[in-house]
Order: sequence, then structure tokens, then C-alpha cells
Amino acid sequence: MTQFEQLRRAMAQAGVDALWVSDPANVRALSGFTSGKDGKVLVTPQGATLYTDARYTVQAQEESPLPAVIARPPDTYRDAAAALSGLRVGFEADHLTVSGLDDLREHWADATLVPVRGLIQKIRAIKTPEEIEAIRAAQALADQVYNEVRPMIQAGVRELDVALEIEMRLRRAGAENAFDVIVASGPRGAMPHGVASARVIEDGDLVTVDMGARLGGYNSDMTRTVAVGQPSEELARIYRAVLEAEEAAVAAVGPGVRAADLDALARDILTRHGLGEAFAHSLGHGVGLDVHEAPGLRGTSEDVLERGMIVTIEPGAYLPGLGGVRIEDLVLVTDAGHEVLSCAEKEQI
Ligand SMILES: CSCC[C@H](N)C(=O)N[C@@H](C)C(=O)N[C@@H](C)C(=O)O
Repeated sequence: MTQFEQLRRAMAQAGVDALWVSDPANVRALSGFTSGKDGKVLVTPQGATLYTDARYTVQAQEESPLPAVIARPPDTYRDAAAALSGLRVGFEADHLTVSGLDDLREHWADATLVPVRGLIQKIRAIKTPEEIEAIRAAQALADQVYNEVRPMIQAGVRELDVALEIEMRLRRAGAENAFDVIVASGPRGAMPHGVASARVIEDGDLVTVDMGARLGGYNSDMTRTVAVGQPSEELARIYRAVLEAEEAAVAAVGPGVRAADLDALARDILTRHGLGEAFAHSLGHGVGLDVHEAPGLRGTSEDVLERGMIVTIEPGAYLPGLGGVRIEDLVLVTDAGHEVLSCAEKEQI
């Protein structure tokens, strides 16, 4: 089934005749159009149209097979109105702003506007072979850059210099940074998203490095925690507990596995080590055009893993005043179980 056939089926299940797509990653998935600045897709019973403005006329022609209407709001809405009269039109409730919804209400008064959630994200969760190769390439580059930069993580070096080196090497290789590089050393390791600061790494620190490459629009995501010198026995114990949880969860990845069960598996291991409360986030998430996308690997998730999904497995433990550990792999769900796409070494501490 093509992506549009899957989408039309999902739209029918959601009870909408048409769909106004405003989330840039969803616009890209449906149209190929890569500008996140001004791109929308309108899916109607007759077909699909890309809307963007005159700054992107050439780009739209080059990137998208969809017919394009070049206009700015409110002309955009006026153009679409005729095709939508009397229809139930879905909009992306997780993305459209309140003022954006006001605009749709004003210009599409003859349509019934219906909030929908996750229709395209659900389709995007299962990657095509081309998408898998794109994410594999992004991760391979991230592995290479991590391996090149790993030797500089030493006492006396600032976190932000480590991050800058990673960012520069990714950019030089033609990629972007998927997100602000996290380099959290010593007590800063207690912040799961401690983006690199001016702190100077010290002997005995654990240092958490979380980085991703965005290559050809597709992201990777990986975390390693490394020791500088000899960390305390308490930090080493936490590291080993997180590694045990991470390896157990990775080993359990396969088609048919419930995301909530995977989260529980890792959480139970950390709880046995007295670190359940310190595991302050979900086990993982899907990765693709967005760094965080479906499926969600958390306790409340109803998602079930399927072949072709690419997810992170990233348990962590964060202890204010002491430090923290996160270990994250990027994992492809296969018929046989799984393939770990991230190859950078996980150290024994
Ligand atoms: C700001 S992007 C950071 C990416 C990072 N690798 C990451 O995914 N961190 C996780 C701890 C995270 O943010 N997980 C989310 C899905 C959560 O638990 O809500």
C-alpha cells in the first residue's frame, strides 16, 4: 500500500474527508518538500496539493511531485476553501496553533474542522527501506565523529569544546546536528538534557555525550557515558546498573513486543538497583524525520513494535549533586528481532 493509500484509510477511520497537514515533518513525508518555513499539504478526496510561498517556487518544483499552489495566507486559505465546502476537514491538533485554527475557521466556514492526532506519524513509524538506509548513514556518520572526538574527553577540557568539535565534524561531513549536543560532566550529568556548558571536565567525572546527525533530512540519536580517570565506586555502580538495563532492553527488542513492556523491563532492573526513581524519562522513542517520533517507548504507550521501526533504547539514572548516566542505542526492528545501528563502543566502567 502506498503512503497515500495508508493515509486515506487512516483518514476514513478518523472520520475526515480531507486533511490539512501543517507539521513540517509530515509535509515532507507526503510531498518531499523540505522547507520547514512555509509548507502545507491539503489532502482532499480528489488528490493532494502543496501550498508554499514564492520564496520556495523553484524548491517546490524540484522537490515535490505534488501540484503546488504558490500563495501566502489568507490567499492560501481562500484557494483551498472551494475544495473543502461541506467536508469534514482534519487538522493536526498537535501542531496547529490557536491562531492558525482561528484562520481556518474564518476562511473555511462551510467545512467542519476536526482535530486529528498522529495519523501521519503512525505511518511514518514504519520506515521504508530507503529511510532505513538514510538513518543508517546518519548513525554511521555519528559513530565516526564520536570515535574521532572521544580521545579529547579528558580532564581540563571544557564541555563546550567537545560539543563544538562534534558539531564542526558533522557539518564538515555535510550533515547537521540533530539537536544541541549534550555534554554533561560530573554533577551536571544529573541533568538528562544538560547541553554543553563552559564547565571544565575533571578527573573522576562521568561524562554523558548525547548526539545525533541529520543527514538528508533523517536523524540519528545515540548516547554514551564515559569515565575520565577513576570515578567513585558509587558512580561505577550506577553506570553498570544502567548498562545492564540498556543491554537487557536492547536484547528484548523485536516485532510484537509492547513498548510499555520494554520500558517496564528496563525500569524494573534499575528499580532492583535502587535507581527506579532516578530514571527520570521514558525508555526511548522512534527516530526518523523528527528526533522524537512514534512509537513512544514509555509506560503509558499502547504502541507495539513492528518490523521497520527504528527506536532508541536509552535508560538513564540522574542523581542531583552526584551526577548521572545515560546509555542509548539506535535499534532497527527486524523480522528476526533487531539490529543495533549505533556501533560506538560502550565502555566497561
Ligand atoms: C532535545 S532532543 C534530545 C534527544 C535525546 N537523545 C533524547 O531523546 N533524550 C531523551 C531522554 C528524551 O528526551 N526522551 C523523551 C522522549 C521523553 O522521555 O519524554
